[in-house]
Amino acid sequence: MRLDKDQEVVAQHNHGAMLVLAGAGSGKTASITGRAANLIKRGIRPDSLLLTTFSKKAASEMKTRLGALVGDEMAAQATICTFHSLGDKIIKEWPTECEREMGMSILDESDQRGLFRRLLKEVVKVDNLKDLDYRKWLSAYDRLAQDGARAVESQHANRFCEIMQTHAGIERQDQLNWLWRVFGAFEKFKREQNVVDFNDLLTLPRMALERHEMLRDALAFRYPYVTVDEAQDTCIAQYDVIRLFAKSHGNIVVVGDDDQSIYGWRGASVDNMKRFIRDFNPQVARLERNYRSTRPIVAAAAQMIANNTGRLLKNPYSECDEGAAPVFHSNKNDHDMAHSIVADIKVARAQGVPWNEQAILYRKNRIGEILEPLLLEHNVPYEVYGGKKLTDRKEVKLAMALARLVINPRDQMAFHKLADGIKGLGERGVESLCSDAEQFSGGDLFANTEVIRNAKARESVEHLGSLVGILRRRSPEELIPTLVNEIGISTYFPKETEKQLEQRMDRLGRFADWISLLVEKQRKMQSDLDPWHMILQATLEEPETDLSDNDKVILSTVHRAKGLEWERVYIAGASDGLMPMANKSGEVSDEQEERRLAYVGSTRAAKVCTLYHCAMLNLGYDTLLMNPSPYLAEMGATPGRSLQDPLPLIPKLKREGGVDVGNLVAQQIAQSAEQRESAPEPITQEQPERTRYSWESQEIPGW
Ligand SMILES: Nc1ncnc2c1ncn2[C@@H]1O[C@H](COP(=O)(O)OP(=O)(O)OP(=O)(O)O)[C@@H](O)[C@H]1O
Repeated sequence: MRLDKDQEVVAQHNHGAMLVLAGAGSGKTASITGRAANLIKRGIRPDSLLLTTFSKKAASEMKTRLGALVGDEMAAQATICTFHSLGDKIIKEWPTECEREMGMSILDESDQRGLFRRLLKEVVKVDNLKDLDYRKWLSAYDRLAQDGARAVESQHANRFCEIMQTHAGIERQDQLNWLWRVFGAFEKFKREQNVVDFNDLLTLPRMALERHEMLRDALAFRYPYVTVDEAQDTCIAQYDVIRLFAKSHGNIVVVGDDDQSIYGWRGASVDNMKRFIRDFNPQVARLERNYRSTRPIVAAAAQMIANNTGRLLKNPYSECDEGAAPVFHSNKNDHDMAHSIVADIKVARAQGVPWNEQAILYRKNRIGEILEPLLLEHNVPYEVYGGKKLTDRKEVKLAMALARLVINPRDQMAFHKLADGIKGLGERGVESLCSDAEQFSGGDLFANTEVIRNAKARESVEHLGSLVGILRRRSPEELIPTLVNEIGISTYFPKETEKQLEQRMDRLGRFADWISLLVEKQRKMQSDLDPWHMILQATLEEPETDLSDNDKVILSTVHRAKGLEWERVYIAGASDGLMPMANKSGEVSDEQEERRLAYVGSTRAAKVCTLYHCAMLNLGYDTLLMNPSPYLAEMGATPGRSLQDPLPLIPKLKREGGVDVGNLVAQQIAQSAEQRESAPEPITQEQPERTRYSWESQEIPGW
């Protein structure tokens, strides 16, 4: 592919800061991989390039594209990864600065929840977890971490309170104080066990970079060429990690499209692009030509997004005149809508459009569930994009727990997973082993098994300990055979049939193949990274389902479809309440982000974009009555097939049973304004900086 002159400006950029404002389909991947290739061709060492991407999939695609330009060997030396993976590398290399030790392990989301539950029970002595909405606290805490803050540094206390109030609905001062201490203890707990969760992969490097000039210098020296892709969806902590070390050389290219910022709910901040302008005073380049979509689609999407305010200026255009403007069909209910979509897909296929050039996009997974049976009935091959990954499977997590113990024999959450299958050990046995290890053997869980009373259980734990010891001296290729042959997986799934167990074995087999591939790759590269660490690190990079090989229609949420493209895109649920998405009370939390989602969805289409309104959506527990999406008019979408027997237009989003949601919303807004007025002051800087485990003396507030 030949780059155009705007793309060449990016590809030829050598030094200094550059902001690339790139419209949808404007070829930013081609431009930044082109730049990386040019730098390498000019003699820059490939290992001095750092390219951060939003997803694992984008990272692997970029590696492949760079490989095509400079050869796979060169491309493999460049660091092309997600922010979480970069954070992992930083912690592994500078553990002390990141408040960890060598051999730390990574908790997944369920481990993180489990560890938090244990802390509440054992350290904070909360008796009844059922009454507490601790998951909400944890997800609010995620938001704090995405801002780069923790319940450790006292300067973050006010932000902590704000976030707990807005995201977990905690208003009372005594509860906020208590939670601050609980999360402080949680941080200490993780540090003592030498584990990190996903948040730590961002917050710890950020904190370390802020505190240690040596670390900033080392990273600036290692990565004198930095590129950040999809900057519109980075969170503050991610931006800070890069800013803190790239500031000294200022050699950084940031690429993004503020109109495609769709992860605000997950802490992404489109303002990072504006921060970058302020912090680095970059040269600004624009990629405005859309190579993906036809002129009518680009024009319709641009006309719609122009209704958002505070945008960075861009003028997207396409030179491809073929095709029509987006069309919308109105349907009486979700069932009719599903029929209408499947019929259109079949017609397209009959006209020669392959299945895998067609995708159905939606805001709510429920719509996918409605479509699936019909696609099956009509023999339309399909795949739900972003379904469960191999590493999300229980048996693979079990294998990963074993790998984690090999690296870190203090990893109590990993031990908990494996302890589940040890007969006679029980919760009590695990607890006494863990607390004995903490007190007497520096956390090593296998150092003193005598505390286990049950002889059989003790023997099994000792056996596990010796397997861990053996594996430590062997290759990770032994991991799955050891799990399957020496430990056995059936005790972990006692209620499952043979067929189900076979499926689990099958997936373990695939996981074993994947490990072998990685080991082989590492051998070829002669990398000196501990192969066990490499396996854990690689799970952070495991690519999502590869779509290219399968001739199947894709079903996907709009969020997941980011960065992808198809000849025909069918947007299901172009109705007010789904597009924009409203909550149960009919409120839209972020109008501008909702419009951006509609923008991302429609710009995935190369030739045909069709939208489907359904006037009635069955949610299973409720039925929504909806008007057509306001974005249809904003796009100037052409009406196509219409309701045979149209329902009367509804004044505002309204639920069956006649509840006037508009009124409800007004009442709630008034109520929350009253509550805000009487809310207590946020915690001040005087809050305790560090938490000690003296919880017996602390009063646990009622909830
Ligand atoms: N110079 C070019 N000549 C021909 N085709 C191009 C050129 N640049 C990009 N394309 C094509 O345009 C399409 C969009 O490119 P790409 O996926 O890199 O865009 P993007 O900027 O990442 O889009 P988005 O942000 O919407 O995901 C691809 O099919 C790509 O092959």
